[in-house]
Amino acid sequence: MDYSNPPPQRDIIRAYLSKKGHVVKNWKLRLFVLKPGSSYMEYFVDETKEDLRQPQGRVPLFGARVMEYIHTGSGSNSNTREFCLIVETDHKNWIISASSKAQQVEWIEAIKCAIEQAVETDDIKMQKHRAIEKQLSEDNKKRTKTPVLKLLLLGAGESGKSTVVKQMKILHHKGFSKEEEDFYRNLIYVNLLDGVALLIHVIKENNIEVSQETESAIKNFSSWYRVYVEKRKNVVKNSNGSTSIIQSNLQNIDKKMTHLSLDGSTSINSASSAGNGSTSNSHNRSNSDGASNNIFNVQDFGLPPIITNYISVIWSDPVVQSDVMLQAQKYHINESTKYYLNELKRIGKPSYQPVNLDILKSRATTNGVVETDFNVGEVIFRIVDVAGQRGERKKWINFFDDVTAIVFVAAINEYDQKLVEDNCTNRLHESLNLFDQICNDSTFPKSSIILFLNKIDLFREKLKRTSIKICFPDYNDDQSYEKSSSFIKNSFLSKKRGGSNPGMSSTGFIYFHFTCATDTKSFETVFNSVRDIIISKTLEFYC
Ligand SMILES: Nc1nc2c(ncn2[C@@H]2O[C@H](COP(=O)(O)OP(=O)(O)OP(=O)(O)O)[C@@H](O)[C@H]2O)c(=O)[nH]1
Ligand SMILES: [Mg+2]
Repeated sequence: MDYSNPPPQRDIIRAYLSKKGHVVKNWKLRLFVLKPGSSYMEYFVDETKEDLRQPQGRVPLFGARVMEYIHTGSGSNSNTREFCLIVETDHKNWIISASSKAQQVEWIEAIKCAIEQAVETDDIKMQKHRAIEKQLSEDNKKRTKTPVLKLLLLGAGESGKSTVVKQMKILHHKGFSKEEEDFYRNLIYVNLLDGVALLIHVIKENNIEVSQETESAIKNFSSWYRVYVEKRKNVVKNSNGSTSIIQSNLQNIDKKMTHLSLDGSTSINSASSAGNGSTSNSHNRSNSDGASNNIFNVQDFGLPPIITNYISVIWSDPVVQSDVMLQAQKYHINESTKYYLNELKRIGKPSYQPVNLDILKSRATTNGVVETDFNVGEVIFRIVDVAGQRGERKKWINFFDDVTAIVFVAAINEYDQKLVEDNCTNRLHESLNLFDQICNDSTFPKSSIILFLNKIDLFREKLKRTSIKICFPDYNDDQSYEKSSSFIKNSFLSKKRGGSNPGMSSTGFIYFHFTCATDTKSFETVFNSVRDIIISKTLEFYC
């Protein structure tokens, strides 16, 4: 029977039908009444109650579904019922049994018709509202059994906040699901390919001389990359959910590369760019058959071996690893590019699955706010991860309620880098100013602050060539890690005004740790100490 096109309902229909109880699962005969234009189907104990307008119940029809239902019975109530239908709403189902096939069909058709015309009445809204409230109160009851400690991760963009959340997943959430791994594999390809494109941009813009072999690999990679980026944009436009994180990074890449002439002749953003750049272009759009299209579909088919080969040639050039890489910092290259390039052999394999470290190194700007609960022993740590870039900070205020502690993440290796947002402010100065605001501004929560002086691995590396004097002209000590890191730590702690001791605020304390958020072992030690401090402070407060 085809119920897809029910005839329009004209008359009121009424009949005694059996309804299965919601609490006691027995069958009761009820007088069902369906009026044209009504958003409800009502049922009464009998005609007298109908006359008195005292329905036993109402079935809301807005957004409901109706279909035939096979009732086989179960347990003590094993009676099979014939000619059943079911009306499903978001909150409740009604199982009804007719007395014949014809009656079953008639009611299904009539209810379908009424559903199509039903509107969302205030009653229905109220019903939904009550259901949501009930759910919330049940959730709350569950939550109150386990204390929740809310940690708010704050800090400038790219300081490492989301990496902290990834570490929590590894340590307290059984790691990453298959779905997450697939998402990160694609993100890693994006990070790697955009990193190579940026290196090429640096070479071209600064007229850096590279070997003949590198030059040729650059040409071939560039002509492929142009088409790949265009196709990637389309894929991202058509998708949603987690892929949108990649989209936002892609927009950043676009901004950086608006004037990028990968092979010195064509912009990657120009609509006509694909396929007309270099004479050696063997990957242009005219190759539109399925097999050659796969070469651009990195998400599904992985890195094409020929492209891996070009990248490998480019990366093997000593000038690229030294001069180009150093210059690339000015262009805001993702710090993990070097790591991915060194792992190219593994990442380039068709069977590539990311390991935890690959995922920790991946980079995607956080959009909005992400809240995640982690069960840690007897308590739940609710970690709130926010987007750190300037334009996003006004949203932070929405998450200040019930904050147990603020974890402020500062990337201390950024002392010689400029902000992505304006390409002029020193990143470490920006971080210090933000920290100052958080410690002293009354609009921020009055809770303890845990300061993560992060990216110490990159900090150590950078100190070998650049002193922190570039950021702090008053600094007159040597370039040792101990002295330099201690100076930066004190610069942060001294930002707190009004407390007699630096590091101690009038309302809470500032605890600090030097961290490398991509190192799981060291992060575990740091987090355990943070956990102990937070729990003991919280107990102190309640006891
Ligand atoms: N080498 C190294 N890389 C790190 C460290 N911490 C974070 N990173 C990398 O830095 C990049 C940025 O880290 P994220 O965690 O995305 O930064 P974020 O603070 O969440 O940035 P926004 O979401 O833009 O505010 C990623 O590629 C991380 O892998 C660290 O201690 N050492
Ligand atoms: Mg983030």
